[in-house]
Amino acid sequence: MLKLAYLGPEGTFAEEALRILAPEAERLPSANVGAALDAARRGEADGAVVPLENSIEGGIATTLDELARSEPLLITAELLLPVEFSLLARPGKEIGDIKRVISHPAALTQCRGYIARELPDAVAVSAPSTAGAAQEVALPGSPYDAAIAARIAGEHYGLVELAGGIGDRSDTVTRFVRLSRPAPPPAPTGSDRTSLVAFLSDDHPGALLEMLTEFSVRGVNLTRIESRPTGDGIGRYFFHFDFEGHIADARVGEAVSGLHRVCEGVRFLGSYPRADGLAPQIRRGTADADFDEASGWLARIRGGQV
Ligand SMILES: O=C(O)C(=O)Cc1ccccc1
Repeated sequence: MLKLAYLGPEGTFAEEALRILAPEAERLPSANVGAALDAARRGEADGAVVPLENSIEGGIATTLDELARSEPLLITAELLLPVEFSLLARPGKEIGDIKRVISHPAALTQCRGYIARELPDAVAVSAPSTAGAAQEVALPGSPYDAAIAARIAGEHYGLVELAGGIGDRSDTVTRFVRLSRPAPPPAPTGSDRTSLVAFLSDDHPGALLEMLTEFSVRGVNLTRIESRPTGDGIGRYFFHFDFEGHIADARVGEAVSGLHRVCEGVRFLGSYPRADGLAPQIRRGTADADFDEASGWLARIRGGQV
């Protein structure tokens, strides 16, 4: 039976994402994003489901850095999950009692306005996951008074909901990805996204523009670009790119090989169906047929047919 690791414990948004992405899979909860990915790498699970970015805070740094630096894994699917946060405490507590609140950093950021307004004196502490925070608060003698997590996590760990819908925006969406060990990507669907990480060869004027040009001249539309520090000092960065299309598409393949030529290194992170089902607008001269026709023409002129 297919087994997938996820950011646990039970009751995380990652679990909700996994249940939608692979309802039939056996679920292996992991203590944090790194542990879920390691379970997939080591073969304890067939893959993993982890959050990649959300619509307020942007990229989930641990996921982005793990995918860029640790043993390679491939993204095979994505899911956009609307998330809603609740303030959860042990029975008997009231909002006025909350002095220490705990949650995943992405949840704390997305509830920043609520915390500032309703819990101005509370200290906010990070946990590896929202449900992990709820589990911690439920422990007798826990130093934390409340957790921010999904309502269902509160039900699971015997907490009461002091407030619901406490996110600063009601339309927050988190993008989750399913990963597997390296393998050929899923077949193109016509509505696909490709992800990769590119490392600069050296720091020089226009280095980022050189990378962007590889996409631009082939009509490849970017959907996300994010810089992350390499860890080698202030001012040293690598870049995450998401873009429309599949590695099997000529324009995408050409852009990715172009990047490989101008960068120190490129790590392919996968081509997979887009959750929103949108199809790319193919610009004039960048369809597969155009690339085929052009390489046929080049072969002919090289063969002397001018
Ligand atoms: O901690 C969780 O439940 C997660 O799945 C990570 C997360 C945290 C906050 C918003 C979306 C996802």
